[in-house]
Amino acid sequence: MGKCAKVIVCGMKGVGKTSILEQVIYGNVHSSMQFYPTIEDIYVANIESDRGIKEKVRFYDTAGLEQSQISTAHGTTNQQLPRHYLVLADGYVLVYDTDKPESLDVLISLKKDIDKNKDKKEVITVVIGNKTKELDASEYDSTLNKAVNWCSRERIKHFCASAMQRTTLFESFIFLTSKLNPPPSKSTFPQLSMGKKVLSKET
Ligand SMILES: Nc1nc2c(ncn2[C@@H]2O[C@H](COP(=O)(O)OP(=O)(O)OP(=O)(O)O)[C@@H](O)[C@H]2O)c(=O)[nH]1
Repeated sequence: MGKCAKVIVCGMKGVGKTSILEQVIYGNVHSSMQFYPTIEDIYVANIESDRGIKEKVRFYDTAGLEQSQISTAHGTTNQQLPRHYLVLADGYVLVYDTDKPESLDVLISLKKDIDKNKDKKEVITVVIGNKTKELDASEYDSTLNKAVNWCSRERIKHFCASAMQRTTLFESFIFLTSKLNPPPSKSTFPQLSMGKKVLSKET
């Protein structure tokens, strides 16, 4: 059986996590649809990587986080995912709403918590800014700019998409799938020869 990478989809409440997953996997979401708040759902998708190989990915759609301000000793905010996700995650899709600056703040503290707890395991993270409203560039610019700058400092890839437009989601999910399934590295051992070795007899 092939490897199935596990990806946690998380972010603030109501930013469009379920809509994004339903849209990218089934393509059945439109703006008049209402989703109930998620407790937890699991989706298994076959996604073609940029090498043209279909890879299986298991997505965990998580309950949206409240925008809570928990003060720590260092005066920072602290967003916490249920701990079992941190153990099983091979990757994360962090979602914010470009129209809600506070949803980006939630991601910033969430990422700190993920980094603190990921141990030495390498995880692949992407950020999706969900454009829930068609705004003037200037209206969502500051949140979007802040997100892009934060992502470049954190060395994570930022994508701007809309849960209502399926094709805008493909790039992020193909990128994630490709990173989760890198090409096998070349062996450092010398190639084993299949030919017969002819030993010359010592005379
Ligand atoms: N117009 C528009 N509405 C959206 C978009 N994305 C999500 N919505 C709506 O926003 C509401 C919440 O979306 P969900 O996908 O349930 O958000 P969620 O992050 O999974 O929510 P929780 O599970 O409560 O955390 C739904 O009514 C969606 O139809 C979008 O890009 N455009």
